[in-house]
Parts: sequence; structure tokens; C-alpha cells
Amino acid sequence: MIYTVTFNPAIDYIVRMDKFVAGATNRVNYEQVLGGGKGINVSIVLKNLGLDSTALGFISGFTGKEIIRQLHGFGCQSDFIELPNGFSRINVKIKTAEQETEVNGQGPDIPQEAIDELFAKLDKLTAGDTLVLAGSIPKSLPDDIYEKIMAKLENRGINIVVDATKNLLLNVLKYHPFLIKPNNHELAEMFNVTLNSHDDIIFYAKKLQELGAKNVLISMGKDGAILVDQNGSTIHSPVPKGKLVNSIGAGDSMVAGFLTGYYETGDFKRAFYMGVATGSASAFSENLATRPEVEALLKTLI
Ligand SMILES: Nc1ncnc2c1ncn2[C@@H]1O[C@H](COP(=O)(O)OP(=O)(O)O)[C@@H](O)[C@H]1O
Ligand SMILES: O=P(O)(O)OC[C@H]1O[C@](O)(COP(=O)(O)O)[C@@H](O)[C@@H]1O
Repeated sequence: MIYTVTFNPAIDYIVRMDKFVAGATNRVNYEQVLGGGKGINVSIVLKNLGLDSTALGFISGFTGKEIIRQLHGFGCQSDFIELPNGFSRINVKIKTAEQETEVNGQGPDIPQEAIDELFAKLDKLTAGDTLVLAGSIPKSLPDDIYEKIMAKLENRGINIVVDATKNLLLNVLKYHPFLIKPNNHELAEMFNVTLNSHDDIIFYAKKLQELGAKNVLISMGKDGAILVDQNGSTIHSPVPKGKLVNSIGAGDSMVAGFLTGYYETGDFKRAFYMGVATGSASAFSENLATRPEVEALLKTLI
């Protein structure tokens, strides 16, 4: 079974307007309310691609109820821990023709008892399971929480995927995650460098491997992606042709696409192209990628 964990799920409130002026009253001409957060998006796209998963994490308040309602609407299973306080955050994404502005909520505090409950659920995972740890954590938690989860699950034959940034990611590398997916900006930030070329990106992706990651997938938005896999191969792919509609969730979709490609074929090259096609299929649509959209783009890549 595949499990995803979202510590800080969100309602993504996506609005479009001709122009956004800070300090003024702005009126929208399009709005959408999507239940999301990284692990939850991964679960939805896995389901769209034909793979079952169980979404774990922490949920709270009226927004939490809506996130679960939407997730179940896609046919996904969940086993969230309900927090007694606050509400799951609302992330506002303001889009104009020129720019995107994000205002992301902070999310409820997670008490120690709730963390213990999550650890008890994770303790039931067995060899052959996959665990996706994705997204930021609320401010109240220490940034070694992913590391603690991986330490507990070490040597149990569980493939762990981590989609996180900075220390949250760097701290887990020694536990040999199966897959990590920073984007090129996050990669640069982690090493405090400027990345000027694909060679630079490959150099630092390999550094993440030296630090312990097995497969390193670097997404680069409209410039495609680079994979350095556990067999030592490096592949780059541009994105397929299409029109950008909404890139929110593209990275999460890429993770879901990679896992689907890998579990269907055992082939990292196929997994990589499936990841790129799935990321782009989400970027080319208001909603998250569907299987027919992914298949159509995949044909143009390989
Ligand atoms: N503007 C775009 N055009 C086409 N594909 C895109 C675009 N933005 C993202 N994608 C696809 O989604 C993948 C992940 O996007 P990216 O923005 O790098 O991830 P993240 O959301 O994690 O920052 C890219 O590698 C690419 O395949
Ligand atoms: O947990 P984080 O890192 O704050 O990110 C949460 C946001 O990321 C998303 O999951 C989208 O992520 P990507 O665009 O990187 O795929 C949104 O649904 C959500 O608002």
C-alpha cells in the first residue's frame, strides 16, 4: 500500500484577476476552492492514474472537513488524525496574466499526543509499503520530524519519498529516501549557490545522492526536469508542448506520476517521463492531471 502524509493540509483558494494591486480592494473574475496540501495532491493524482493510497496526516475544523470531502470525492481513502483546535489552513493563490502571489496560512498547532498517534499508525507499515512525506510542517513542530519518522522506519523495506525543502529534507538524507524531488530553486537554496546550467544542477543533485538519497528528481518548472537515478544514470527531459493554465500541484503530480511509472514497470526512465508528463498535464489544466491527459503528453515525450 502507498501512504501519503500531509502535516499541514490546505484549502487552496485560487483566484484570478486582471491586475493585483497591493493596498487596494481587488475583485476577482474567477475563483476555485481545492482541497490540497502536498501529500493529499499526491494521493489524488495517484488515484487518477489508477493507484490506491491512504492519505494520512492532521486535519482540523470546517476546512479540514471540506478537504476530506473533496479527497473522498476522488475515491481516495484517508485515515487522518483530527485535531481538537483551530482549522486546516487556507492558502490564497492570486493569479494575474503577469504574476502569481501566494499567501499561505500557518495551520493549527499539532500537540504531542497527535504526533504519537501518527507514529502509532506508521508503525503498522510493512515491507513493500511506500510512504510519501510531503510538504511543510506547522511552525510549532521541530524540523527533524521527518527524520524521526524515517529513523523509526529504518531497515523495514519501506520505500520513502520526501518532498520537502531545506533542513526538513537535508536531515533525512542519511536514512536513504527512495526518492526526493526538490525543484531547482530549492536545490540552489539548500547549497546556497546559483545554478547556471544543467551541469550545475546535476552536480548538486549528485551531492544529494552522496548525502544518502537514492533517486534525485529535480523539477525545473517550464524547463522540464532532471533525474539522477540509483543506477547512476542521468536523464533530462524538456516539458511537452502545451499552454500553462495552473501550475499549483504540478510538483506533487510529478511525484505521483513517477511512482506510478515505477510501480507499473520497475523502470526509472519510464517513471521519469511519466513524472514529467503528469506534472505538465496538471500545469496545462485547471485541475490535477488525469490518466488520459498524461498518456497523451507521454506519447510526445518518448
Ligand atoms: N509552465 C509549465 N509548463 C509545462 N510543464 C510544467 C510547467 N510548470 C511545471 N510543469 C511540470 O511540472 C513539473 C513540476 O513543476 P515544478 O514547478 O518544477 O514543481 P514544484 O511545484 O514542486 O515547484 C515540471 O518538471 C514540469 O514537468
Ligand atoms: O506544504 P507546503 O510546502 O506549504 O505547500 C502547500 C502548497 O503546495 C501545494 O501542495 C502545491 O504544491 P506544488 O505546486 O509544489 O505541487 C498546494 O496544494 C499547497 O497550497
